[in-house]
Amino acid sequence: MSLTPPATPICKPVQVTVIGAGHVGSTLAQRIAEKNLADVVLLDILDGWSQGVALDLMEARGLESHDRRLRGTSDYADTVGSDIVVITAGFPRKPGMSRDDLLRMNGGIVLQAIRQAIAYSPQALFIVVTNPLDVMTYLAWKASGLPPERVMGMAGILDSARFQTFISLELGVSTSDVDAMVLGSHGDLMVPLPHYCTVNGIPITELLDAATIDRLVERTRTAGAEIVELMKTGGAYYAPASATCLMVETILRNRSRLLPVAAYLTGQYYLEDVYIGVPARLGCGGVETILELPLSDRDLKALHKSAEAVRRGIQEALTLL
Ligand SMILES: NC(=O)C1=CN([C@@H]2O[C@H](COP(=O)(O)OP(=O)(O)OC[C@H]3O[C@@H](n4cnc5c(N)ncnc54)[C@H](O)[C@@H]3O)[C@@H](O)[C@H]2O)C=CC1
Ligand SMILES: O=C([O-])CC(=O)C(=O)O
Repeated sequence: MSLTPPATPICKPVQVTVIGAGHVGSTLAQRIAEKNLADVVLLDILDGWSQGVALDLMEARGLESHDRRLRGTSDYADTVGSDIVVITAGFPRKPGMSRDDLLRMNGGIVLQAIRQAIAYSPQALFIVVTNPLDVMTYLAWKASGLPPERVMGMAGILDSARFQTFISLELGVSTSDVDAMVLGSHGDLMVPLPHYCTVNGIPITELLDAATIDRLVERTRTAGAEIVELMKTGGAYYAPASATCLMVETILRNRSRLLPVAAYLTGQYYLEDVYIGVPARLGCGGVETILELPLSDRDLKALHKSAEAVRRGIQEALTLL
């Protein structure tokens, strides 16, 4: 009796391509496979590296109880037919740098990645992770020619998860009792919204004094830099990979979750032709709806200030097209 794998797969498994097999990309590949969400193609320009990472993750399949296939490559032809493409390729910042300092070096990488990936996966949804996030997402969308609901950026889920963590630590309550919301750009001008943060339905403004909330807001704004300063040669990747994986899972399972994502605005919050973090319903069609929360004048002004900074970055990034 012989049992060998079929030469061509009998059905097409769900496939996610992760471009950039560095810290964020390889951790994301691990999360996707171990949550049994999809097969993964890991692509990196470093020949051999992504193949090694994929093989290492495959060898843990039995131990982690999944049968997902992971493949490493440096050839875009191997990504053909992907359902979702995640772009994590690019340089992370070093201590003392802002995310915007990465614009020129990462812009070219993101352009190359989206152009090549789309040629092999024209039906895919695209999630951008590379920094500076909002500007890179706009650039990827512009180069793609796709409807904006199919190109989105990951940042708000991460920023909100950080705020959630800091609130739960401050109050000594379970993180799962805390809901937190952060909008705006993924930078120093992000807009944490304490009025929309609750502990089992109780607004945090009832539980913490203003000075404490201000301190947690400030820590959230600088949370990425806090880790960069500690790690010295790169940035956070475990929580970023978890946040990106949540977007992948929400799309693949068509869960229609309301999550903060970098989405293209067409007049919402009095902003247009810009990508920025807003609450959006995510499903198998990508960004299905953008929710317009009532914001105080102060928060709306902060969101506009955040968008102005993204727009300046977009002007510079468009020169790379
Ligand atoms: N949006 C967010 O919330 C977050 C964004 N980031 C950003 O994600 C990016 C990746 O971060 P890490 O994984 O920590 O960096 P890393 O340096 O560990 O990995 C980057 C990988 O990209 C690869 N790469 C470079 N050029 C490429 C190209 N043209 N094609 C394919 N692969 C290429 C490199 O070989 C490397 O393996 C950075 O820009 C970082 O700032 C990181 C964390 C959170
Ligand atoms: O801070 C960085 O450079 C990486 C990042 O975006 C984050 O961790 O929020």
